[in-house]
Amino acid sequence: MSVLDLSPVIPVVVLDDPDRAVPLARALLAGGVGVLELTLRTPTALESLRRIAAEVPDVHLGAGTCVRPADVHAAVGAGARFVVSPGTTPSLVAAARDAGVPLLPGVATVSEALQALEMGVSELKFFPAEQSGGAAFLAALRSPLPGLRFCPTGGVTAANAPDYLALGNVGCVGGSWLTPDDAVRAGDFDRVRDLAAAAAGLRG
Ligand SMILES: O=C(O)C(=O)C[C@H](O)[C@H](O)COP(=O)(O)O
Repeated sequence: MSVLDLSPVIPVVVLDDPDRAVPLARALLAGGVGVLELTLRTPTALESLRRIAAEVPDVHLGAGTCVRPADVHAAVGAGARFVVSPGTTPSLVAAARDAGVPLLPGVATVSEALQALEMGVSELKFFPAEQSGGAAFLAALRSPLPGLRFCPTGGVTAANAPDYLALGNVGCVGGSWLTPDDAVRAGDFDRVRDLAAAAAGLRG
């Protein structure tokens, strides 16, 4: 199954403390969200990936902020089953193919989308979504580029997610709102579970 079809929302997670990783993944799962993208933005991100992969195998685990081929290999070595990048380069596409995992590479323009298509990638992250034209931009791509599907991410919230999810070329959206910093720091995983439950119900 495509990464875009796992859940209406892919939670984008920035985690400082690996001790929070497993309870956070379990809270998302308890809320009905069986996928998460853990960003490689913190020094302990690979450790958090390893713990989630080992202890919460039911969650479809991905790694975000992969900006170099080495990030892709490190993330997959730590247990990531898909990788996400804010942009699209031939070396990232090649690294994901070598590693045998799907890559959701970011694009923000029509030319970038066409370049991705030339590299054989037709499922893309639209990033940064709100700043790059939002749902209206993606709606305009539908007829000239019918073969492309998107996961808009960047500025997507519970309030504007339905506008994206209503589009025929959007598989899911990505966003950080399911795992607010203050809730994660306080260990308030009931709040994460409730936000996940609301997100899981956005379409379906
Ligand atoms: O880390 C990456 O690879 C990124 O591309 C950035 C994230 O997708 C955004 O940071 C989403 O964050 P929100 O806008 O708060 O939902």
